[in-house]
Amino acid sequence: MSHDISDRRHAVAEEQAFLDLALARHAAVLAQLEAEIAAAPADDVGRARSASLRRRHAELRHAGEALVFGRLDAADGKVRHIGRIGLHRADPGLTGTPHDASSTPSEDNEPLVLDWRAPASRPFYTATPLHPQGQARRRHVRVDGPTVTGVDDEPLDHSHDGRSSRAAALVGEGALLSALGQRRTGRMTTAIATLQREQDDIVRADADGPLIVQGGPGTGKTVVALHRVAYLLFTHRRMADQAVLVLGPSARFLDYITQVLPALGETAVVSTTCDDLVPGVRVQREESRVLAEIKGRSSWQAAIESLVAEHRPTATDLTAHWDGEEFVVPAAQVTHSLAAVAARPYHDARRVFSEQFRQILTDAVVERREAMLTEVEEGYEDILEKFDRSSAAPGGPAGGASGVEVDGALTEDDVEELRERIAGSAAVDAVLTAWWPDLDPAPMLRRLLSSPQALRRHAPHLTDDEIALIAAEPEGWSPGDVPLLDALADALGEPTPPPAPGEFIADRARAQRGWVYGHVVVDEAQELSEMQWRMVLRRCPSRSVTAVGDIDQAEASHRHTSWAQAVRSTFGDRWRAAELTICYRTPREVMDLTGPVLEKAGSRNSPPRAVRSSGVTPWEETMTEDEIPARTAQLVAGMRERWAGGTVGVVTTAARAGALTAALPGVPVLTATGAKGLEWDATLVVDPAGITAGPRGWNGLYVALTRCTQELGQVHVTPESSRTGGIVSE
Ligand SMILES: Nc1ncnc2c1ncn2[C@@H]1O[C@H](COP(=O)(O)OP(=O)(O)OP(=O)(O)O)[C@@H](O)[C@H]1O
Repeated sequence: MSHDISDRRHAVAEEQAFLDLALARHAAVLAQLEAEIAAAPADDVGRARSASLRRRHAELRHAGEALVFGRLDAADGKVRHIGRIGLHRADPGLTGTPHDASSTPSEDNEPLVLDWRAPASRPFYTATPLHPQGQARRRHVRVDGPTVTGVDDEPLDHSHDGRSSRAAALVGEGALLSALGQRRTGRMTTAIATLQREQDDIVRADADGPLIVQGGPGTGKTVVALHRVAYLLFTHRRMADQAVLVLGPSARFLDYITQVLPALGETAVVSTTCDDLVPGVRVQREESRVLAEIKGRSSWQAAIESLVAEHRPTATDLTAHWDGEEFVVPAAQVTHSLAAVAARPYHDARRVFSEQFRQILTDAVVERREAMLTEVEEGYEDILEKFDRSSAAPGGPAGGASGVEVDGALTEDDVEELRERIAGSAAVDAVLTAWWPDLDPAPMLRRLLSSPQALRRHAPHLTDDEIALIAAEPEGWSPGDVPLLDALADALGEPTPPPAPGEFIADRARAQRGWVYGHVVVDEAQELSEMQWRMVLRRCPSRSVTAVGDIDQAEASHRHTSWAQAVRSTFGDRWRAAELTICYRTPREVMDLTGPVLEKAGSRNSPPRAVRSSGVTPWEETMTEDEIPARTAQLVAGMRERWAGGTVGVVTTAARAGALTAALPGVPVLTATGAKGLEWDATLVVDPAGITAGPRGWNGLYVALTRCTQELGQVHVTPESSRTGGIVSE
């Protein structure tokens, strides 16, 4: 035992010495970057360089939190330290870069700290005693600021083959369980030190097509998705240049994950919800489930295309006036030009047609001018001829006009000037606009949705009842309208190229509806409607998409119960599946309750296997309606006391949320939908029967029950004044 303690002390001292070295190097690199930023010239090149240095500075500053968190001792004796960011021993390049990631460092250029995303770091996440990958030991280094507080060692050599199957399934069990047992702060933190094998496989998977990750509650889907973003941005320069889009289920969820990517040093990321994805469009009201389902169907794509097709102009003679003369471009020529732009979006086609039209007009004006000049010239030559003849007569003037050639052509400069005048002509523009107007998607969609006739014409998939429901909707956009607006804006195309403000790529991407991202991550992907999936695809035509979700937590109004159904209209069968099987959040005591709930939800899956137990037995209490406000306040107060320094949340029905929020000041009271993706140390579920009464209610209850990391309480509501149960255990 004492031998163990002295070994441990020695290990801590050893890691402290290394951390001191890494911190000193970190400070030196930061200072060097600061000097370079200060010295950067104020011209354009200097500003661009300084922006890139500032980004690296910010990335490095964030890395201070997890400068070193692990160590691998190879079987050949080589020692490598792993950290949030690569750090070289001496000057070249100062920090690890994506370029470094793909090349194995040479002996003499071995980095001081290896970036966790570099290929050489991989065994830290994947080596096992059965497959040690050339490693003899994995060490997790626990650090508090500049101080090493402990180490967890895992031998990976064959002498430890006989370890328990659970331990063999987990990587760095001690460090993992310690991280999972921490109080929750209301903000997700990074998990780079304790990513598990099945998670790491997904983080580093190829990004060249859609990857759909199924995982039960608490299996680390969000963790995996966010670490994957950091990994992809590090590994593929292209993604950093195009930015990555992260779509989450709610603003509250985005707030919850807000610090993970900056803590991983990433700035080329836009995080938003489907509702907020289209710049300039705000959701102003909710909609019924029925309407949400109707508007989510992929058949709207055809309806939108039909609507736009109806607005395209039909060929006709086009008449323009130039310098007081009338020019007619005949319908046959217009037909020809229209056919050439038929495949382009509406505004794009208009722009190209307009250029062609102006060219045709220029040619016509030139032709007529030249014809006129020729006429004038011929008349002039007649006169000259007559004049020549008369002057050739004895006594006529000396010399003659014969031999003077006027060829009736305009000079190139004349034609160019004419072309420019026609290009900038408001009168010509007016002719085009009257026939092919610019269209604004918002009023156009509003007109479609409020007109039963138009709906019947363009959306033949809708029944009369469905049309009546849509047409009776009030003003203001609802969530289901946003993908329709996006589809319409896309089919129309941008009338003029949008501006691109902002220093960072993410600012520019966020401001442009038509931005094409390098990769898109969708969290809680089971909730997306087919039309929302199309919004995703429009932003990533390369289909480099990672979607994480739990089909068993689906509450949305669509009727999908499998991923194949959910993404068929988007990806067909061209997507890869991956699975996460271990629940890190919810303790075993709670997960044991969820099997029957899942069954009632109609799922054939089993809940994921909980990795830990909290030692707290879930409890329930029954009370009358009148007792709810005061008694739940007492129960929540008890929970807050038990989990002091942590968080407590309440999940209930939409109908009860308002009154409970008033009764529980300072406590988040959410519906199951609102609680998606979130977690607290302790959760109180109020009125589980009420939650299950709604459509997909059992899925909702499954979400509600799985939000806690430690303690679960349930409050049942009874109409009688009889009350049973109580706190069973703490
Ligand atoms: N490898 C890990 N190391 C440390 N913590 C982890 C790890 N994996 C998951 N966790 C923690 O487990 C909890 C659940 O993770 P996460 O929210 O990513 O799960 P999820 O699958 O998205 O859950 P849900 O479906 O309920 O939204 C979080 O607190 C997360 O930090």
